[in-house]
Amino acid sequence: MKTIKAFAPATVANVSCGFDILGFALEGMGDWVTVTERESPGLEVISIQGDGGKLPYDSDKNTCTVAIQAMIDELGINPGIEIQLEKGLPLGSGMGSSAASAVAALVAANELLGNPFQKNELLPFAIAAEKVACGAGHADNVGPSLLGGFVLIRDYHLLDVIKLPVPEELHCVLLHPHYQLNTADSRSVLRDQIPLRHATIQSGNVAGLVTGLFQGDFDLISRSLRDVIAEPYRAVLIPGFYEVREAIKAAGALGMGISGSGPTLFVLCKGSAPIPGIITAAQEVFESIGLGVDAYHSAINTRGAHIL
Ligand SMILES: Nc1ncnc2c1ncn2[C@@H]1O[C@H](COP(=O)(O)OP(=O)(O)O)[C@@H](O)[C@H]1O
Ligand SMILES: N[C@@H](CCOP(=O)(O)O)C(=O)O
Repeated sequence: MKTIKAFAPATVANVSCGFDILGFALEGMGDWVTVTERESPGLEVISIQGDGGKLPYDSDKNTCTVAIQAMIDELGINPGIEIQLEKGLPLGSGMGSSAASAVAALVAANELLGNPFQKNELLPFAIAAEKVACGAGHADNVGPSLLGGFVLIRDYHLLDVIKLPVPEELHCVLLHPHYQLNTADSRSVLRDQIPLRHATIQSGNVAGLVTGLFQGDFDLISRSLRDVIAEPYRAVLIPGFYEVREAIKAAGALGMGISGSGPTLFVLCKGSAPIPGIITAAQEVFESIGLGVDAYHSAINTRGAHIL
């Protein structure tokens, strides 16, 4: 029986100002999915490792099977596929855990079926899985996990998705405090409407961040890492948020924001030299409030999901 294994990376969604429209992929962290043909039709998750027994095996709940089902529905076929999932990412962390599973499953299943879709054509199926996982079909985790690099979702209706350049010296530090925050819950604290002045500030920062990436202008990137739409409501769910931001900026970071819906924080910096100081500064703040934290350093992953 044919077997294919794929990897899909962790992602930082929103990148402060780009709520639901910007994200980037990380190196060295992600999920692995192995798919194997079988004779009897239907999808079945047969093993899940690394989730502490928390994830569903039901094919209408696990993002691997929801995504593959959307793909085979589009093809109008009903093949037999067994799925093995290895979670490399903590759940409800803000590192795009549900997205990485869906994307790895799609890339593996697409290969198993003889590549009926181009990589970017897999996106709608991954979005369908996100809708099941967190109640919203946002693409700012699945987009960069699939395609790699920085990704902009210019329009959801047309699914106009654009890969942005990544300045070579751009590095990321992830600070993962030891607790779980589900995306659905941290979306529920957001407001439906935003004041006009906030729309103006946010648009300026999105444009500034995109321009900064194109021009490799780190000062502009730093100035643009500002979010007046989601962060004010979500920061209160992350103890020490503003103190950590002050500390990492003093340690030479370009800026910091909530990774996706949190509780993980992402810090961007120019080059790798400031990283040890940034990690120490952040850890000191978290320690002072009695919160354990894991820190990871990552370059930006420009490759995205791939077959192993
Ligand atoms: N294969 C999967 N991997 C991760 N999460 C999954 C998976 N399938 C379903 N889920 C559900 O998705 C939710 C976690 O997703 P989410 O809150 O978006 O996490 P993250 O912030 O890490 O992306 C959990 O409720 C989990 O049960
Ligand atoms: N744009 C979404 C991103 C959620 O990312 P996750 O990694 O926390 O799932 C949001 O802000 O809700």
